[in-house]
Amino acid sequence: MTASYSVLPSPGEGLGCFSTALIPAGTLILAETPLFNVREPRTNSLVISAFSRLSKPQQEQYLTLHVVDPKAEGDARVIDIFNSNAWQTESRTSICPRAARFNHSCIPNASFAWNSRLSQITVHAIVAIPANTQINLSYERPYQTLSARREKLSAYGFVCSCTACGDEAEPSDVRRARMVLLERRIRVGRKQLWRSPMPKAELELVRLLKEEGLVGEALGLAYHNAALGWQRHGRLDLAVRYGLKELEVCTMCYGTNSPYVDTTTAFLHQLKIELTEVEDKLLRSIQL
Ligand SMILES: C[S@@+](CC[C@H](N)C(=O)[O-])C[C@H]1O[C@@H](n2cnc3c(N)ncnc32)[C@H](O)[C@@H]1O
Repeated sequence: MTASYSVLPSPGEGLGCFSTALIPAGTLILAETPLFNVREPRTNSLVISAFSRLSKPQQEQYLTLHVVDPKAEGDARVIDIFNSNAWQTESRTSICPRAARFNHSCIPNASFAWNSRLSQITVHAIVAIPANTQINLSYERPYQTLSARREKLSAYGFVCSCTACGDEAEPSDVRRARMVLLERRIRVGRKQLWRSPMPKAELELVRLLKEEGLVGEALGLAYHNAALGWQRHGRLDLAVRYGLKELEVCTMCYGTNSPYVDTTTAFLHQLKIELTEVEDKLLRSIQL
């Protein structure tokens, strides 16, 4: 894999990752094995003891990472670096020194994932990223209003100035507040076992995510819920259509070798089998 980006200073953000050429959507930008990780729920002593087991050069590499409080020393510095650079990797939290150089945007152009098959983190482009453009990941869940995101991001010691937090803050916040509601409604609705009406909330969420420019993992999950909604409604043709869209987004975010893509492919396969069964039944009833 050739590196398609350089680590350069980014005004007001420390270092950041910038594309050196056009990166098409779905491109694997980085695959990295963690330097170390600790299980969750973690404690400071778990982090300190994992750090102490690293070799001297590895410790030196770790200590070059960004620190929120530059005055922090010794164990406090090790913890500060961990808290501002580590990524959640399923049941553990991992330090990946190269992935730790990506800055945040509430409308990211790349997606971070843990690939358990490779035991590596991956970063994929989720839109076409032009040359000389900063590659951003999202440190936070998308279904949060501006004030909620601001509070969470303050732990990293910065105030985000992406378009969702700046120029477009007002319409964005209206959309995100609605997304919070819809996501909750969908989660409750999924527990219903009976045949349900059209998946209106699921389709509205898909529309809002696209309007907001959130075309990664959250959109994949929204397509999944829309597929489930159409399945419960008895429209398997539409369920298959949304299942296909989910697979497209998942492949772009996680790569073809991800176990998540296997799960999505199996889900789509099941929907197609159900659709074929319904169509066969219909055909037989017409022929009788
Ligand atoms: C994981 S590090 C990212 C790389 C870091 N900029 C560096 O120089 O190594 C996280 C830190 O980067 C900075 N950062 C990340 N995203 C930012 C943003 N959108 N605006 C300002 N600072 C940001 C914050 O200081 C944050 O604590």
